[in-house]
Amino acid sequence: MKQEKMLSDTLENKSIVSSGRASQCIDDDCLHELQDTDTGALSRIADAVSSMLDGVGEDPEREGLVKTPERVARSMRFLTRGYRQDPEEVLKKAVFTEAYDEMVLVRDIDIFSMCEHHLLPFFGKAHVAYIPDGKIVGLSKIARVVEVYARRLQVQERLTQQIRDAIQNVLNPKGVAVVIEARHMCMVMRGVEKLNSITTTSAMSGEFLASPSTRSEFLRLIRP
Ligand SMILES: Nc1nc2c(ncn2[C@@H]2O[C@H](COP(=O)(O)OP(=O)(O)OP(=O)(O)O)[C@@H](O)[C@H]2O)c(=O)[nH]1
Ligand SMILES: [Zn+2]
Repeated sequence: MKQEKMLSDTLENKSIVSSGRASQCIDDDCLHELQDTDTGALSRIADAVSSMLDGVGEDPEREGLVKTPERVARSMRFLTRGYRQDPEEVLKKAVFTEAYDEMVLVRDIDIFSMCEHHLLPFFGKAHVAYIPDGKIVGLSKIARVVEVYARRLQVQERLTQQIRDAIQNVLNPKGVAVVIEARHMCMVMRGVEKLNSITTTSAMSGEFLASPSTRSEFLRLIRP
């Protein structure tokens, strides 16, 4: 298959050293995308992109577009790399026993995701809080778990709940609260074309549901 041949040529030209699933590339700026060695998946996406270029009335063979299917394939696999990561495993890497039992809040976590309806980006901020019950988690792991779920095809509501559920399952804390504020490009650059609309979703558990004062404290802390 043509795209498959192009992909394997690229892998050779970029000095990829393959060792099992992971590979190393000498070019730092392309490291993330080129670490993906699933040439079958890459070539299926690339073939679809060629058809898409044809479908929009372009010539997939013209100079500027010749490598586009391969670039889009790598980009798309990068933007959906969360399917190949286990969020609960990510969290479990840094769980510590600690008596702290007040709210822990990581706010303003940047998110970039893609809506499953139009494959267009939505992006914004996530705010994640929990109240420990004997166990805390490394702070970066909260941002990482957000990242794992965001890097899939999503609806904002599910993304919000999945983050809550992963933290709840792994830490079993007294409560978890997640708020996401995002702009959906499918509502901005097409469709209803509302440039300034922002969607807010929330998912809570435990004390954040049971105690209005805990919920208010959280909402006050995430106010801009
Ligand atoms: N609930 C929810 N809807 C979303 C999200 N992302 C995109 N959508 C919506 O998904 C819906 C799909 O509606 P359809 O009528 O099937 O698609 P469409 O004809 O492209 O709709 P328009 O965007 O209104 O032009 C649209 O209303 C989008 O705004 C999301 O994260 N959550
Ligand atoms: Zn959409």
